[in-house]
This record gives sequence, structure tokens and C-alpha cells, in this order.
Amino acid sequence: MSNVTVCARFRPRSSKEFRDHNDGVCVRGIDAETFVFQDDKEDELTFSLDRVFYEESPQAAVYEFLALPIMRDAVNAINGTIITYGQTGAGKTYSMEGPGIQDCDEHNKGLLQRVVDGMFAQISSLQDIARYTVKLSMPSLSINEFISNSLRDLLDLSKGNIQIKETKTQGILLSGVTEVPVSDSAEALQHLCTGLANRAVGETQMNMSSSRSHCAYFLTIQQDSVKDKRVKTGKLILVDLAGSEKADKTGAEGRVLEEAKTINKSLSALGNVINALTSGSPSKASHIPYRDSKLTRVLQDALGGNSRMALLCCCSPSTSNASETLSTLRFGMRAKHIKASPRASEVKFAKSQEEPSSATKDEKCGRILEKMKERISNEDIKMLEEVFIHEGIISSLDSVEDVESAYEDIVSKTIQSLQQAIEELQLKVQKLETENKGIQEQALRNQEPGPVGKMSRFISSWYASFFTS
Ligand SMILES: Nc1ncnc2c1ncn2[C@@H]1O[C@H](COP(=O)(O)OP(=O)(O)OP(=O)(O)O)[C@@H](O)[C@H]1O
Repeated sequence: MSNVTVCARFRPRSSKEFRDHNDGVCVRGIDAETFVFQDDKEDELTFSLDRVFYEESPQAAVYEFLALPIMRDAVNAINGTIITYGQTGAGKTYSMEGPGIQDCDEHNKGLLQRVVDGMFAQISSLQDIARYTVKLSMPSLSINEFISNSLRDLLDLSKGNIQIKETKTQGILLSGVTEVPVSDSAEALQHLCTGLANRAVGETQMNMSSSRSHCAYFLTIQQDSVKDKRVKTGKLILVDLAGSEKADKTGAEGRVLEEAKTINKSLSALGNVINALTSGSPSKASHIPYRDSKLTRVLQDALGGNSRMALLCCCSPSTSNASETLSTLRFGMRAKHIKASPRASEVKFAKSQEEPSSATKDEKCGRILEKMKERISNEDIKMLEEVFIHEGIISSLDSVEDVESAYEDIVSKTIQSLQQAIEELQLKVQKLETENKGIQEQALRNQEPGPVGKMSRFISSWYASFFTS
């Protein structure tokens, strides 16, 4: 099985699809993993994924296969990400939240409520082993021409634009995002409702309650071991992506059309990252364009990093949406080849036993970074910015925080490679010293005279003593 669990979910046909397209269906199920898809030209393609959920598949089945193992791991400090992807109106929000986050019965609950319920149930079964603290945050990448591509805080709308930072030890961080502590499912649900009420909603002809933003739910689960004060943290991210759509098909105009373009652009950036992660030889470190969009930057750790990932490809079964469904499925097939390396988070100790070494190393790097910043000239800065753009590290200089974090990224990588070069040089020096010693010893041995030499040395010393005496 791949590092990424990829499933497809076909929703029931909408009344519009029934009405307009004469019952046409582009998918025929074979079994729980395989189905046959009929494209626009009526060619048949067979797809095999980790699991396929057909229209009658209950929400519980999706949760149990796709999300439960990742939730369990997150409670054990292994980061996980669950993403719903697909065309607008394909069932992403239904899968994530059910028909409504608050007022839905047990049967209809989405992944979000089930993950929260399951997580608190697991935590309560582990009370004797560890004390758990759970925090929730809800950043939303709003696709709105007025708040252009900004990362908003759905739990505190007064926070304008959340900055994305990257640290060596914690990876991607959303600086200043509101993190509310939640102690049970009811409390978490209450905050989720507040956040979702703040989520931007636009309208298109395609789907009257289409969500025009990528929304992420971050659950940070910290465990303090009762026995030995060890602290471990797992991060669980659920992402409900905005839907891709063909503008001509939805009839979107003006602001909604601009939003659709921005959404498609950020989803293409996601596709480009996945393509870069899955193509080329693994030994050749290729450039992954995480910085091309805020979406890919926020998901950087989840994509090919230290995180387990599950992708739910939400699809319409209608022939009228066959081309969109095919592109969703192709995206899923591509994502299956991502190689992630999930591992448990680093263990830290509660303050009294904190290990000083790693903090000191980071502080040292920070000091070096500051010194380098002071010394760098304006001309060098301009040149670096040109290189950043040329190399695709940033797409424009408009985003100050992108440029800043590109500098930090590059400088910290440079420091790392310089440190590595120093270590390599030290090894070389050691080796040369050993070789040198060997050569000197050999030279000494070579100076040792043989029998003829000994005789001539004796004669010359005898001769000298004879004439001087
Ligand atoms: N598995 C399902 N069972 C029953 N109804 C579903 C299912 N999936 C989706 N629906 C219904 O289809 C409609 C569109 O679904 P949803 O809003 O989840 O789409 P979406 O992919 O989130 O769209 P957007 O990207 O535009 O937000 C909704 O009315 C939803 O209730």
C-alpha cells in the first residue's frame, strides 16, 4: 500500500443530473476497490484505488476506512492529514461535515464530527497513561477578490492575514493563529460551528451553497506522559478544499468568475506539487514548488513530509460531469505515488528535564542568521530576489512574508550545508594527517641504512676520528 491512502466517493445523482441527463452514469462498480469509468468518448477505463465508496456507502464506512487509522496515529503523536478533493458540488463538504455540522443525526455525521468523537473517546481510554491537551484552530484560505488569497483565522476574524513560518524542528507553523483548547466533543463542536459560520460562502449556478475557500481544521494533540514527564505532540489536519469548476459550465461571472480562477490556480499549484513529488528519480533532489501558493505552503508537511495522508476524491457519477470526474480520479492516482515518511514526533521533556542541546543549536543558527542579515548588502538582496524568482522559489516579490521566509529557508539551508562542508573538511584533514604520519614513518624507515650503508658509515667515522686524533 502507498504512503497515501486514496479513496473515491461517488455521491448520489442530484435531481438536476437526473432531470437533464437522462439517467446517464459514468461509473460501474466492480468491487470495493475497483470500478470502470466511461469517459466522454465512451472509452472504458478501469481504476483501482484503496477503497471506493458508492452512493449507498454510509458516512461511517468512509470514516472507518479513511480517517480512523490516521486519527489513532495522531493521538500517538504521528501527524496526519485528511483531504477532500473534487469538483464543486461533488460531496466534499458533505463528507467532511455531513448535511450540517451541528444538527445532524448519528448516521449523517461527517468525518469532522466522527474524528473529534473518536479522538476524545481514545484519549479518555488513555487517561492512566498520559494527560492530553487538545487545541483547535481553523485557518481558511479565502478566495475572495477583496481579501486576495489571504489566510484568515476563522476563530478570530479580527486577525487579518495569518503568516506562514517554517522552523527546522516544528515544520510549517501558522504564526499567531488562534488555538482554542477543547476538552470534549461538545466544546470542539461549538467552536467548529463558530468557525464555519465565518467561512465565506458564494453562490454559483452549479451549487447554491458552494464554499469559496479552502478550509483547514487543525487539531493539535499534546500528551504529557504520567510516568516520565515526556511530552509528545501529534497534529491532525482535515482539509475541505474549495471545488474546482469549469467557469463556462457554471455560468459564473464577475467576482464569482475571478474566485473560480483563483481556486483553479491554487488547485493547479497543488497538482504541480504532487507531480513534482511523484516524478523524477528519487535520488535526484528536485525542486518542489510548495511556495507557489499558500495552499501548498500550508500543506507542505502533509505532502511528502512527516505526515500520514488520506485523500478522498469526491465525484459525481453523472455523464454530464465525466470530464471533471476523470480529472479528479487522475489527481488521486497521481497522489498515490507520493512517498511520505511519517514518524512519531520528537519527544521533549517537561521543563524541569528539558534537554538543552537542540534549543542551543537552533539559537546558534538564529544568531548566525541575524549576523548574515546584517552583512548582506542591498545589491546582494536584489540579486537574491532575482534568483528566487528565477528558481521558482517565489512567484513574485509582492508577498513580503514569502520573500522573508524564502530568505530564512535558503540561509538556514546554506548554514546547514556549510556545517556539513566543515564536517567533511574535518574528516579530510584527519585522513590527511593519518596519511602524512604514515609517509613520515615510511621515510624514516627508508633512511635506516642497509649492511653496505652501515659499513660505509663505520669507515667514514673511523676515517674522521683517525685524522682528527
Ligand atoms: N454521499 C452523499 N449522499 C447524499 N448527498 C450527498 C452526498 N454527497 C453530496 N451530497 C449532496 O450533494 C450536494 C453537494 O455536496 P457538497 O456541498 O458536499 O459539495 P462540495 O463538493 O463540498 O461543493 P463545493 O466545492 O462547491 O463546496 C449537497 O446537497 C449534498 O448534500
